[in-house]
This record gives sequence, C-alpha cells and structure tokens, in this order.
Amino acid sequence: MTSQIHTPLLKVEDVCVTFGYIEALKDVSLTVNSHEILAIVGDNGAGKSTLLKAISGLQPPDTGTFIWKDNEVSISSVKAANDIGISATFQSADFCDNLDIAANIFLGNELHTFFGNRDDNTMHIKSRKLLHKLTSPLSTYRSMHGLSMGERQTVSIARSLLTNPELILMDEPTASLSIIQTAQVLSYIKELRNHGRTIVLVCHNLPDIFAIADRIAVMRAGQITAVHKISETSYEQIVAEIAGARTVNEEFINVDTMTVPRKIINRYN
Ligand SMILES: Nc1ncnc2c1ncn2[C@@H]1O[C@H](COP(=O)(O)OP(=O)(O)OP(=O)(O)O)[C@@H](O)[C@H]1O
Repeated sequence: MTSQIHTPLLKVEDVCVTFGYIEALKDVSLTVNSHEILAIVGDNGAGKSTLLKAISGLQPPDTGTFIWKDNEVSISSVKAANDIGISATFQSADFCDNLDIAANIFLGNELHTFFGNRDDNTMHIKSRKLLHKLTSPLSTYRSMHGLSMGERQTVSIARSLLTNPELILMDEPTASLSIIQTAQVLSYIKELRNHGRTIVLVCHNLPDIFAIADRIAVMRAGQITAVHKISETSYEQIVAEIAGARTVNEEFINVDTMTVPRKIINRYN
C-alpha cells in the first residue's frame, strides 16, 4: 500500500434508487479511495448489490452524483462505467459452458482478424495474460464446463480486468467457495490491490473481510450507517452495526465462535 490510499477515486453523493415503493438506496454517500479494498456489509436487503449495480452502470440511480477523480461523471450504462475505468463481477456471471475459458473471458467482446474472422489466437494470448496477473495457472483452452466454483470465479475476475479498470466491483466473490478456493480468490483480490487497482466488494463473510479489506462500510435499510478502517474496528462492532444495535455492548451471546446480538438469536427462536 502507498500514501495514495487516501486519494479519493470515486465519490458517491446522495444516490437514491427506488423500485416502485421500495427505497433500495436512500441518499447514499460514500468515498472510495485509490488503492484500497473497501468492503460493504449489511443484512439481506440492505442495498449492497443495488449500490454496486448503481456504480457499475447496471442500475443507474434516480438521483445523485458520481465524482470520479474530482470530475462529475454520468454512469448511465455498463459501457459508460467501463469507459471511465470501472468494471464489475457479479455472482450470477453469465458463462457459456460449451466454450473455453478464453472465449468466455471475451464473451461479447470477441476480437477479430483483419479479415473479419474470430481471432482465437490473440484472445488466448490476452486471456493468459489476464489470468497470469492473478497468478492463476488455469489453461485458457479448458472448457468452462467442469470448472469448479472457485475456477469460475477466477475467470469472472479475469473477465472484469479486460477493460483494464482502475476500480473493480465484486459482488460476493467468495460465496459458495471451499476454504482453499476462498483463500485463492482472496489472494487474487489482494494481488489486484497490490498492483494499483481499487476494489469494492460486497461480502457476507466477516473473516474474509477482516483478512483483506482496508475499510468496511456498513449498510442498513438502504443507507450507509458506518464506515471504519479495519484496523480500528472489530467483528463485534460490525455485527452490532449490521443488526442495528445502538452500542457494541447491547446484549451479546456467543454462538460457537461467532458473537451475535441476542435480538438476532431471538428472531430465530
Ligand atoms: N429489481 C428489483 N426490483 C424490485 N426490488 C428490488 C430489485 N432489486 C432489489 N430490490 C429490493 O431492493 C432492496 C435492496 O436489495 P439489494 O439486492 O440491493 O440488497 P442486498 O443488501 O444486496 O441484499 P442481499 O444480501 O440479500 O443480496 C431489497 O428490498 C430488494 O428486495
């Protein structure tokens, strides 16, 4: 990490997204700093995915402003986001299982030769370079069919690098992965940050977040309710804030190794 970590890369200001009568995002403001891993946490339905979609151009906000490197920008589509330098990977990444990894990395962005044929050779070379950036040993000739969840996630991350983004948004990058696969994907994410990228990730797994993130933003009912440096907070504080406890000391109970506010336990009893 460098001193650049404190330079704002993207400022999200007063962003609102509604779906009919549902206010998914209510005046959300958040600063993303260069070269950081910023984790967004919150209970189901808190608005995390909608926030990522708004920044990625998938769900342009009803109102609000985006400031990219001190300039106001419009993120009205995925292409507009890509052109600025923002790319995203979502949990439900679409792949064609009958094609190989290189074809899937370039899906929708296929390269062509001077004569108009699909340029498989260059696509393989470039795909290999992208996977190499992640230190992944995957062969670009392997079919997507049969890849493990972790390998698919790796391809998804590689695909997000295609536009050479400065900011990469990741929705649940370690969901459904084994312990080993999770460790691998977390190490890829750190690798990206160490090479100057900025990562915003939505994740439910606090140990994963505490292992790699620099800061953590807590969402609740469509709003950002707290932002902390990881070094200045704790699991207990974050769990309490996700649950909406007023203080960290508000009635806790230990469930195995996890500390959970009693009112959450009561909800399920
Ligand atoms: N396309 C949509 N149409 C209608 N409502 C939506 C849509 N997308 C999201 N919502 C609603 O907006 C709110 C925020 O949803 P969002 O998916 O952003 O939450 P989340 O924090 O990512 O939740 P989870 O952790 O369960 O994925 C929820 O009430 C959700 O039902």
